[in-house]
Amino acid sequence: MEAKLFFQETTVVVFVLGGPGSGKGTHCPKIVEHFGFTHLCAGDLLQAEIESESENGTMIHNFKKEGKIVPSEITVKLLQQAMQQSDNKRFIIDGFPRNEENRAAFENIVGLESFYVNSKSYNLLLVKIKPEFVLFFDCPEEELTRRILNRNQGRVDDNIETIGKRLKVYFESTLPVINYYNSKGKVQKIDAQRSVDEVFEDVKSVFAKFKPVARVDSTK
Ligand SMILES: Nc1ncnc2c1ncn2[C@@H]1O[C@H](COP(=O)(O)OP(=O)(O)OP(=O)(O)O)[C@@H](O)[C@H]1O
Ligand SMILES: Nc1ccn([C@@H]2O[C@H](COP(=O)(O)O)[C@@H](O)[C@H]2O)c(=O)n1
Repeated sequence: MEAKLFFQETTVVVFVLGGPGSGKGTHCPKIVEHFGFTHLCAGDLLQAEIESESENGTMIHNFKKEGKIVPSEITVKLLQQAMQQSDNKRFIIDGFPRNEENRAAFENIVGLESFYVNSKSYNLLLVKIKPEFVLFFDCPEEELTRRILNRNQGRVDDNIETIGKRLKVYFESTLPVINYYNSKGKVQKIDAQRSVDEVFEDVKSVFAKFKPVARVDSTK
């Protein structure tokens, strides 16, 4: 019976892309709250590797300081582990895929997932995961720079020198990925230059097909 339920549930992945400072990290927690997705932020997973002083930590730190994209095998492995550890089947993957290599590496994953029947664990070979759609926060360069310089969270890459490098990587490597998904009709573009509330109204419309999560009214 449990196995039957498992087969009925399919993994939904939404990629969240946009320039550095476009509002991905601001809006993902709101999507989690309203639509019950699990938020996986590639940048945060990489930062956790730095902080846990894992074998790749120093290398990742150096890539981040230079605004460069970390080799895909590392990032995809972290995402895959996080997905496998989650009970949820709905994921928003924030800040990924940042380049063609990221995209190809993720789309080549053949998910080996576990399920349980009578407390016994079985592995099931899944088909390759394709994103449901790509949520794209579109924001002009001057606004991105202004927001990052005001962010003030002590990030090693939030300085004028690294911002220039990150923007270059964004325009040269990430926009082509967005264009690729656009050519497949998978991009939901949001004008991210407006206020957070206005932007989130549009985000909500894009996610409307996913049943909203019941929310407790704390004022009652
Ligand atoms: N619509 C908005 N209007 C004004 N400020 C915003 C808006 N959205 C986000 N911000 C602010 O801009 C800064 C960057 O936002 P956020 O961290 O969400 O961007 P991001 O896309 O996740 O960036 P990164 O890719 O660098 O992690 C934050 O300080 C955030 O509060
Ligand atoms: N797919 C990714 C995502 C991020 N990085 C590295 O982390 C830095 C910060 O990412 P944010 O999403 O928080 O802006 C980014 O500049 C890269 O160095 C990555 O390599 N691959």
